[in-house]
Amino acid sequence: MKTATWAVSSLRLVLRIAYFGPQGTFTEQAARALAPGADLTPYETIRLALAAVREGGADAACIPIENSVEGVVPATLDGLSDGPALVAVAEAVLPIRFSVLTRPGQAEIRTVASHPHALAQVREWLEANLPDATAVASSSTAAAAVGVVEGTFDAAVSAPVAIEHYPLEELVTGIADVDDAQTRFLLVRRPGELPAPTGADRTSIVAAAENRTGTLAQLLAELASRAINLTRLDARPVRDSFGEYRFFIDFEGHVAEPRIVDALSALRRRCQLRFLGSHPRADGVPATVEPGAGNQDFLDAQAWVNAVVKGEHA
Ligand SMILES: O=C(O)C(=O)C[C@]1(C(=O)O)C=C[C@@H](O)C=C1
Repeated sequence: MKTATWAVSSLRLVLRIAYFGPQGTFTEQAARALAPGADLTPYETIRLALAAVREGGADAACIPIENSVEGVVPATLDGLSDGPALVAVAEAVLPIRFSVLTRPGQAEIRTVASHPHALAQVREWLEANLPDATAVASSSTAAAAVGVVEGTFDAAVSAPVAIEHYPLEELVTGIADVDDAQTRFLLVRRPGELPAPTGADRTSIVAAAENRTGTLAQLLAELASRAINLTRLDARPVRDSFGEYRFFIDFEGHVAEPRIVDALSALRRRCQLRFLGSHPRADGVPATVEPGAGNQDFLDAQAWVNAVVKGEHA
């Protein structure tokens, strides 16, 4: 897992990280892994954690972006595409398994609460083991635990670490409908110096294209024709015009690489873009580069064109 190397250039000795809380969320664990020793402050929603960074109350925010079972976290996509720009500078991927927490001595479980992404990852377990309990959505897995402490719910599907923060009992731990489930988290901050390219990076953009036949295919073709491998593609409604979408595109590579510069310039000519960052991948998987589509190929091609322009070549 890569820690936040950009942080060393900060003048402040201790980084202030806002995270999607309260205490005991998976996101808190990701924040600790990404910024060891940082000063962590929980926020009840992803939107509030991002606002803390935008308003200068925090240096960075740690938020969940996607889960291998349930997909993207819509609040994160909307929070990054609306409002002043923020860029991701680091990511962490955590394995996800849950505990079911209850009040000590709780006999009957009629309600079981959690974040919708967590409920979706234990649906089969709940059907098999707590078939009479009603599943209730809470703002996070740890907020569900708080709700159990307060008597609002009878049980919470939480991160196993939540037991360290709340006076609850573990009914079961290590549950997950899908083995090897994982969630990816981002550390985002206000735009500034980018993390250096490593050869195993991810670049993220939001593309707002005109609603015309073939627009999305044309955008993707700009990446495909440069042999740039996509790692995620999601659409979210623009919200004020029914049937119109923004596309969230993640791909291999770093904006400081010539092949990515070439692709982004081509995309920028076709649509409105928001840059969401280039940062090292948590899994360290190097970018796939096809023959003829490497950075040196782009530099050589540019040098040849420049020479032609100067009359040095024909
Ligand atoms: O509620 C939490 O503990 C979170 O950190 C959020 C979140 C998510 O948004 O997917 C993170 C990991 C798990 O997949 C379930 C919930």
